[in-house]
Amino acid sequence: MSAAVTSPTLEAALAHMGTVSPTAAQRRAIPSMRAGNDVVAVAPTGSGKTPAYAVPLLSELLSGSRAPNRSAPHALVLAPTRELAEQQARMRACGTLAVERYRTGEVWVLIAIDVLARGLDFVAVESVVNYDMPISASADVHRIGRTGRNGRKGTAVTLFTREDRVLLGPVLEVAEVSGADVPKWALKLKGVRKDVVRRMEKRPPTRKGIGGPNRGSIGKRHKQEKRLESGSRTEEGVANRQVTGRKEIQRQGENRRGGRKGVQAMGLNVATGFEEEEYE
Ligand SMILES: Nc1ncnc2c1ncn2[C@@H]1O[C@H](COP(=O)(O)OP(=O)(O)OP(=O)(O)O)[C@@H](O)[C@H]1O
Repeated sequence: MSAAVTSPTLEAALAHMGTVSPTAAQRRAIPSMRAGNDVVAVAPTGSGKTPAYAVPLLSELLSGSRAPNRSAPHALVLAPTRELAEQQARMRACGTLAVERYRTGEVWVLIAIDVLARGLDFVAVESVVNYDMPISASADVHRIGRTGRNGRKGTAVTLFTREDRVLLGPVLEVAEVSGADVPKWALKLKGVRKDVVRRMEKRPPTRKGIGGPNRGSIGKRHKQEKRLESGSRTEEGVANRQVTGRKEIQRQGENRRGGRKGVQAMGLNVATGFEEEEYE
């Protein structure tokens, strides 16, 4: 990384972030940008594209070589979607209380909606649970891409009910494209009709609260929390205890750097706990 960084300030900042050697995306993008080329980096989520752009940009700015007019803008950074831009502003404005509690380890589960999830970058997230089905392959990639970041391993669990079967296609497609072992019967479900998706976007299936069967009395809930605290803190455990009656697709693996474009690569796809004939 240091070969591409001309400023000691930037080098110190990168070292502080734990950056030792560049990722594959950075190895290719940084020298090319430093040479003055326009670069479009296409690489899996979590593979370090942000510094691939930011490092050469900041190097250039810090070198002072392009500052004839100090009051003029020197760089323009566009957020990918209006929602993401808004949510980032909102997150900053709110002091990111929940996120901060998660970051510091005070809480160990963070519940996020699509728009929020996309901006989250915690390298150590071990698992992502799709409590509700993602509406598209791209939404799935953005969600499950919160784990397995920067070459680490991660697990993605997708919970679904019979009503969700029309939305299984995109999830299975992501799993298959990334080399996971998708059961044959499930491949038949791949096609998703656009009108059905649109209908489900407008009227998603009604769900019980995330507390599921434990919403009853406070006493019961308290007991369940105690059980979670004392028992295994595995994500499957949480999923099984809190959300009964849901089936799940579980995927494990690592985000292989330089893997298939834009897809979180997963080594294994295990469909557990559901009866195949129900979905045939
Ligand atoms: N060279 C590096 N060494 C160590 N960690 C790195 C390096 N580059 C990036 N990271 C870390 O890896 C994580 C993922 O990087 P980043 O957010 O840039 O990925 P991305 O490709 O932009 O992901 P997305 O497509 O999801 O936005 C971040 O926490 C980042 O700080």
